[in-house]
Amino acid sequence: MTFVEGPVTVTVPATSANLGPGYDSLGLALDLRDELTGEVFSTDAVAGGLEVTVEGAGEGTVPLDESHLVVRSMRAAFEIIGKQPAGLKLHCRNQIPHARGMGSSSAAIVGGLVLARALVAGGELILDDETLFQTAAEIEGHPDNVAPAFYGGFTIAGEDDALPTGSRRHCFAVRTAVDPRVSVVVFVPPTGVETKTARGLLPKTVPHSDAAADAGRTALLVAALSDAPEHLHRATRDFLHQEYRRPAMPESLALVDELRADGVAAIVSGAGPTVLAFSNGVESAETTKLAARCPAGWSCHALSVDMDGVRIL
Ligand SMILES: Nc1ncnc2c1ncn2[C@@H]1O[C@H](COP(=O)(O)OP(=O)(O)O)[C@@H](O)[C@H]1O
Ligand SMILES: N[C@@H](CCOP(=O)(O)O)C(=O)O
Repeated sequence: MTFVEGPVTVTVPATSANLGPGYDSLGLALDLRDELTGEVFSTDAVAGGLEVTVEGAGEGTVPLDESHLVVRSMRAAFEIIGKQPAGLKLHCRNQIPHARGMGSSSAAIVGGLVLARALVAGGELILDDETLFQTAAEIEGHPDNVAPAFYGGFTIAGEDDALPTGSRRHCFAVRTAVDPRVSVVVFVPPTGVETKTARGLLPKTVPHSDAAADAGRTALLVAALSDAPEHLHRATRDFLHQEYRRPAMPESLALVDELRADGVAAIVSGAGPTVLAFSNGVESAETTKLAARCPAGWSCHALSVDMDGVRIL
């Protein structure tokens, strides 16, 4: 196997998981992207073998060594392909805010895997799309963000039933239709909550009645997003995670409550604390009205659905 010469750049979208009732299952790619540029060297041209630079989100906070999430993901891809480069340079231009529930970690993982694969001549013959998706889900721990980050659009993902002892867990992802009228407004609070912390707030079991109600809304949400957005408010009612997470993000849940009381299909994006409200076009009057409800100190973005997923530039 041989590495390609010169830098390669990939761009990978933000994602919003759960979308209300679709906990650990539904995900939507959003038109806000990180850009990763990598270059490999077969000699000791890079001091210490690794040079990482970051601008934008995570600048000054993420580590710049082997523990950097993009680097870890690139190493995993090189491992599968069969060879680590002697030297690696990585530059990240990040727009996706970290620990806000907009899939920054999945973007880092999917972007890193795809970048490493693109840095190897014929890399996709060894690390095919299916293996890459499984590897991404394995690193992230749940497949609902990595699926839309990789495939784009609206995805339904999950984990197959346990395989015989010794087998690795196996995830699935299906991309499904999303109505072109659908856009979103995200309200991003100034401080984050790590996904790990927000997952730690969930109970081991939930009442059967909640599970049944949630299943109905999830099914309705797939239909609403595909071609019946008039049902989005009813379809985004969650019974499995948002309320349990309220103590870690009370302002976010208060905003969700206010928006929903006014008929807006609002949810906690991913594990929070960003709030996502569905709208009908980034330039629409509805979007302008929603953006005006951004709390002081928060940032607000009107975003369309990204249909491309990760791309090599
Ligand atoms: N582009 C990135 N580069 C390096 N590390 C990242 C990147 N994106 C995310 N991370 C790591 O993942 C953490 C956030 O992941 P997580 O808690 O899952 O939140 P979310 O994915 O919702 O933004 C960050 O604090 C950082 O440690
Ligand atoms: N299903 C996960 C989604 C986490 O998304 P993130 O963008 O917050 O990492 C969960 O709800 O924990």
